[in-house]
Amino acid sequence: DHDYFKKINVPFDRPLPLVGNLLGIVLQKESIVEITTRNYYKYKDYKVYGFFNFLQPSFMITDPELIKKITIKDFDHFLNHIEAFEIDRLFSRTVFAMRDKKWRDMRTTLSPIFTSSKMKIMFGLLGEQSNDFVKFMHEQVESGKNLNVEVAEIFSRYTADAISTAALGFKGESVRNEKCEAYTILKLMQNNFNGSLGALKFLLAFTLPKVYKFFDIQLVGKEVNDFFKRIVIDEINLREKKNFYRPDMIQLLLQARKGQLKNEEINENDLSNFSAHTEFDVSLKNEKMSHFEDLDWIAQGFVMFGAGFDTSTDLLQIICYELSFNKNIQNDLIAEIDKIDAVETISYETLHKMKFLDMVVSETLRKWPPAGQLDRCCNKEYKLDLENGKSVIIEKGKNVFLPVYQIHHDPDYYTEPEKFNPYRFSDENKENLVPGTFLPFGIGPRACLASRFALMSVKLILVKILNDFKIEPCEKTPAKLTYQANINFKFNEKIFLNFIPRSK
Ligand code: HEM
Repeated sequence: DHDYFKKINVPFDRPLPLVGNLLGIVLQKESIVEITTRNYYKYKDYKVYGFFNFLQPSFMITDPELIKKITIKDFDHFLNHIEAFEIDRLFSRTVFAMRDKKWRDMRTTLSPIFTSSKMKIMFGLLGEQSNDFVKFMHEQVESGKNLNVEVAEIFSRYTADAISTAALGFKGESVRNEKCEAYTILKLMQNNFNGSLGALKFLLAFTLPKVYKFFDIQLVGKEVNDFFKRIVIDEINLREKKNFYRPDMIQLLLQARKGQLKNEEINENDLSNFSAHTEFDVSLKNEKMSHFEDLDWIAQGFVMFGAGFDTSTDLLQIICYELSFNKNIQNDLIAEIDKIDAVETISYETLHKMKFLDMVVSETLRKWPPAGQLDRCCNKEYKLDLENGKSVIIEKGKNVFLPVYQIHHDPDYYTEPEKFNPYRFSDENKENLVPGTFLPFGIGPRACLASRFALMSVKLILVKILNDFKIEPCEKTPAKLTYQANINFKFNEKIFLNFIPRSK
């Protein structure tokens, strides 16, 4: 219905048949960043505009106040992600794709796993893994290899190990052995989602969901399914039988499954963790908890890997990229690190007291948000109040998108937005940030479940690398980064950087 937005007085661009307003994506000519940026500025004064996500009329909400309203205050109208995420039997059971009461119950069950008190327990496991990574870098240098490397490649192996050890209950070995099982599975998963066949399946799920369902197409392969069954269910059973304890997420999942976990926060008031998300209580009081099956728990193991792998790797590589070009900032960060005695055994508190580190990470997440767009599906009709008494009705079932990347680059909120400037997040300046304009981990009760974990693991490895190495651009370092012409927020360019041992 091409007149959909005209009838409800919402500005929009005329769509084309089938592809809607996403011709540039289908022809692989434009990235989602380019398409959204154009309309963001064109329609910014209206606070909301319409576009056709293939056949579906959808809303883009550009105003931070409205974004806060729908994601926090009136959250119960926009509880879920869009339905296209129910694209696979395993994936649809992850807390990311679950809907309504099931989601509330699963989120309530899992959230104690990611509180600061539990992060502190997991910190020890990450310490070992990160020391091992730095040792591996030194070994490379000692064996005469230079460290002129493609950073996503080595960092993805570190991230795999960090998630393996902390989330999945076994010590990772991806850094030293890229043929190991966990890394192979991760690569398969990446391919299931981002490969050309995966992209085609997503496209079909968006454009012709009935056809997708009819042919019972799945996204996740059998090897991946079997792997997670083994590491989650078999491992939980084994631990119960043998009374074996390891301070990782599998242990917490085991307790969470029995409803034995409590929400304990440690006092974080004097810690610097600006981007971390604060959990909301989404439980329905006086209602019985949903029953979850083995497959639901397997899916949560899967999502820890799936949601954390690319995002954390991207963040890590892009911080290093920015630091390589911004020498002064890198030196200031190194100066902060050099104030710490024994970086190898740095504590959770000390890491989270590093103010400049926190500023650098926040600024990277602003300039290069790994998830540059958020989505919600309206599950209860909603009256979106605009100014001057005007309003728009969003019907049940319609999708709403939030332009994170564009807000993070809007000069109204961030002066000289293309400049990498961590001082935007200094104690004085962060007071002046406009609420609702910093969204790297999403916003509201549906935001990232594991922001604390992601921030902790990225900060830790960064501190350990910079304690021993300087990061410099090399011949193959791209001068500029451009986004791929699809919806994935991935770069066309591979980032190569040079790690040079520091003489101390
Ligand atoms: C730098 C790394 C990461 C970034 C930038 C990131 C970002 C995000 C974003 C933007 C969302 C959607 C939020 C929304 O719609 O409001 C999300 C959801 C989620 N993330 Fe992360 N994430 C990261 C790392 C991780 C890690 C390491 C894990 C797991 C170990 C994880 C688990 C999840 C889960 C389970 C959800 C779905 C939550 C729900 O729907 O209830 N993420 N993340």
